[in-house]
Amino acid sequence: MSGRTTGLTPPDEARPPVRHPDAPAPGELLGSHYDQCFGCGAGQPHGLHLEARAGEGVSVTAEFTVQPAHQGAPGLAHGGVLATALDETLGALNWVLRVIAVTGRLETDFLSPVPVGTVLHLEAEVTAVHGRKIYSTATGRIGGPDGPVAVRAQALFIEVRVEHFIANGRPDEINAALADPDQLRVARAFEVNP
Ligand SMILES: CCCCCCCCCCCCCCCC(=O)SCCNC(=O)CCNC(=O)[C@H](O)C(C)(C)COP(=O)(O)OP(=O)(O)OC[C@H]1O[C@@H](n2cnc3c(N)ncnc32)[C@H](O)[C@@H]1OP(=O)(O)O
Repeated sequence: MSGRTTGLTPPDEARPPVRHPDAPAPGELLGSHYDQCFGCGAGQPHGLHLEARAGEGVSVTAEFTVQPAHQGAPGLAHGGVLATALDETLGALNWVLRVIAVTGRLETDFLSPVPVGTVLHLEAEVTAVHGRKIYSTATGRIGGPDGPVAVRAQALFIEVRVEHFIANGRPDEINAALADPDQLRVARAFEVNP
């Protein structure tokens, strides 16, 4: 690792993000990057089941409904769950850039409580790219897509290769993923050659 900084401000040499020419069209449902993902996996019974769509430029939108299982205080969403929803939405930007990137740093502001049953309307966009570093922001609104911002985040994602998962993931799940044609299709959508 060279000269790590905890800053979320892009350096002067950073460039604007570029939407990949083969990115899904604005409005298109992105689907899940992994069926068992806690954020977006349809096969994950304990998960958030967040659904994201491509936006204009290098952006995405998503919706997540707070369930009783997501409580921290009585009737209110747990802050960690809301941070997960922001993280997952930011991760969905991978589809628009067509890279695989993981969260390096995530800074979250909680502006107002989010009751159970609320639909959280999320938006995320990449603001700058510098080498493997992807700078991004996200908001979560309540009461509708134009409602007040309840949570927001700034993030730094770091581009990785598929070897990152193969080297670090538990072998059972990695081998199952490598044997799954749907999972390989997703990896190809990120322009990865596993
Ligand atoms: C077979 C299966 C197929 C599967 C195909 C599909 C999979 C599709 C998965 C998508 C998933 C998304 C899901 C949601 C988002 C998560 O939840 S991702 C999960 C949570 N995140 C993690 O687990 C990441 C854990 N951390 C790491 O593995 C390593 O620290 C990283 C992030 C890969 C970086 O390590 P590294 O590659 O050795 O890079 P390193 O040289 O340390 O850093 C590179 C640069 O970033 C900077 N940097 C790194 N970390 C930080 C930091 N925390 N703060 C500030 N700067 C930092 C460094 O300073 C350096 O800057 P420069 O010197 O280049 O200016």
